[in-house]
Amino acid sequence: MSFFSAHFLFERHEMDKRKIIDVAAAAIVDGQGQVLLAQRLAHLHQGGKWEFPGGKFEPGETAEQALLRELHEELDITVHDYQPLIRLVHQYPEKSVRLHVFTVTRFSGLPKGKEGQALQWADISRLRSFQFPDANYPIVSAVQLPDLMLITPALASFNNDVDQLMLFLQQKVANGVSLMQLRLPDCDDATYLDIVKRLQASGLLERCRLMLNRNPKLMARFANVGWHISGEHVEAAQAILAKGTRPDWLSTSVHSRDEWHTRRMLEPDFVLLSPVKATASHPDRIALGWEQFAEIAEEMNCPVFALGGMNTADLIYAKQNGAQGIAGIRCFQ
Ligand SMILES: Nc1nc2c([nH]c(=O)n2[C@@H]2O[C@H](COP(=O)(O)OP(=O)(O)OP(=O)(O)O)[C@@H](O)[C@H]2O)c(=O)[nH]1
Repeated sequence: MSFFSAHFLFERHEMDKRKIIDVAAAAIVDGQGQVLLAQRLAHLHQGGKWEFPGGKFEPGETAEQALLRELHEELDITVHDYQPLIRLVHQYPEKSVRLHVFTVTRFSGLPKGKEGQALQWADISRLRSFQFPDANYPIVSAVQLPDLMLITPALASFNNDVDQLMLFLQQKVANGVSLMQLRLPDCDDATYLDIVKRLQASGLLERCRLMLNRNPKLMARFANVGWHISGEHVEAAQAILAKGTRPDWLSTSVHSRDEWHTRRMLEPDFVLLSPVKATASHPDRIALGWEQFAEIAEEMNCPVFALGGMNTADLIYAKQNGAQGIAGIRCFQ
């Protein structure tokens, strides 16, 4: 055998080993802030770690068929309602998996570990304290994030009156908004910092996760807030992250595939990908459209919010195209 054919066979062998294994998995939620976890049996790949129940596709199966079959085989339940949550590829040293994860909201039967696996209902807010297979960390973020994200309008739309802004935010949180980005591009740092302090003192942040959008040096002054890293702050963020300071939640904005390649080193917990549609606020940007959105989102392997011209009727299309949900300013007004 020549060197070249031996090399070719070696490469083929490596590629075969790298064949991606499709797996369906479920975040089964109970509507009271809990999700069902199963413990992988000790002798299996990633044995002993907690997982979202599910398993490999059988030949010819769709993700949905694999989901329903696996949950019946492993937990003895019949699933009635489910929606796509996230799809991601992870390369372990020994194998590559593509996890198709669904949120299961309605099922019949009492879940039992039919293969001897331990089960537990875990508080969604405590999920980060469990040991999961490495592939699962973006799934944990997706389970913890809502599907709607509010981005605050400019302060000028509240007549530059911080009291009016506070009232608006109180109403939104009372209506169920649980993730917001404090954008306010038209207010100076001193006013911005005061607003953050008022929000922290208001008790609103017990019900709503706050993402700041400022220079990371300013954001690092606050505990229990997330950081949104926009283009102008990427270098400053990298410098702070390199020193080991990192918030619990970090997001960034991306407008194209090329830009994603310059942002992925931030290892964001989630991404805002825009503009999906043409917007009045950014007339210079060409809309991605859902098809391109889906292609780029697929590469990100983390939760992605669709942004740009969204209204609540778009939520269904967003999910069909691989998004966690939608983000916007106007869709909440
Ligand atoms: N079900 C499930 N599998 C996961 C998760 N995360 C993760 O990396 N995996 C990986 O995806 C693969 C799923 O395989 P599995 O062993 O559960 O599949 P299965 O039930 O069809 O098993 P079998 O083929 O041994 O009967 C494993 O390599 C596992 O480590 C997860 O949250 N749930």
